[in-house]
Amino acid sequence: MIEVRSLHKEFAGRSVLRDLSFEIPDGRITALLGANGAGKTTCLRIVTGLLKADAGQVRVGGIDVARDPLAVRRLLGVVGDREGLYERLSVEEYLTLFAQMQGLRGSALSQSLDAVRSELELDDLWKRRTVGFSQGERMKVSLARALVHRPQHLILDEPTRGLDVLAARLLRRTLMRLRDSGTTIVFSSHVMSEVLELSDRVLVMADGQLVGDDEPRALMANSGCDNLEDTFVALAYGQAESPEQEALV
Ligand SMILES: Nc1ncnc2c1ncn2[C@@H]1O[C@H](COP(=O)(O)OP(=O)(O)OP(=O)(O)O)[C@@H](O)[C@H]1O
Repeated sequence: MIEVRSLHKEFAGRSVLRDLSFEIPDGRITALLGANGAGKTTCLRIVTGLLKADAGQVRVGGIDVARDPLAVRRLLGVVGDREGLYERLSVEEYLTLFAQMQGLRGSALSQSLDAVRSELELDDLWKRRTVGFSQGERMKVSLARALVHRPQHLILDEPTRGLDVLAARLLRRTLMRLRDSGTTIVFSSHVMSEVLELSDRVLVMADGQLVGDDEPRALMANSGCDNLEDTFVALAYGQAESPEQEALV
């Protein structure tokens, strides 16, 4: 489980996260939605320990991220907003390096590498250096890096950006298989069809705050909309616009 409690974050005196709290339950896929600039990436960076919150607490598998970021890193697989590849290394060398950093050695190491190679269909890329890789190829390798140590929790920031139809389908199937085997998954997205297909729960952020948290169909029913896009627009933009509208009255 991932627990986020009362997070606050400012950049240059501007509040980007404001008293943000939610839980990501185990063995479920949770989607994190919000307009551009709502604070999704900032929130995910704090959860992964890449950024410090000004106030509040994050626990991953019961461990406080601020107190023991390295222990939390072992429980997490992360696909960030940048792929973070090392272009001089081949896919095999790159994944071996990250698997070793997670403590894998010997037969456990080779089994893990074989598993991600076949799961993510990396045979054709395996011996190639990642320099010049297409967006979809980069994303696949980034996902393989996140999965190579079989983490309990997987965090993905817009994972299907730039993927073609088959690559996006492979990613969705991989996430569903991982969820079915008990992995806790949270991903951010702007693609409502994929959110509806994948997610058991949806969190909606607006202006650094949580404005929706429910199963997708319950969110739609509660907002009186018959599709997720209208529901999202009502929650994310309705909430963000109201203070300005009030000010105009
Ligand atoms: N390092 C930083 N310095 C200053 N401002 C930042 C920094 N990182 C993020 N911000 C600002 O914080 C706000 C939230 O950004 P964030 O990237 O978390 O949004 P997001 O919901 O992920 O947006 P998108 O959907 O566009 O990726 C934005 O206004 C952004 O400009």
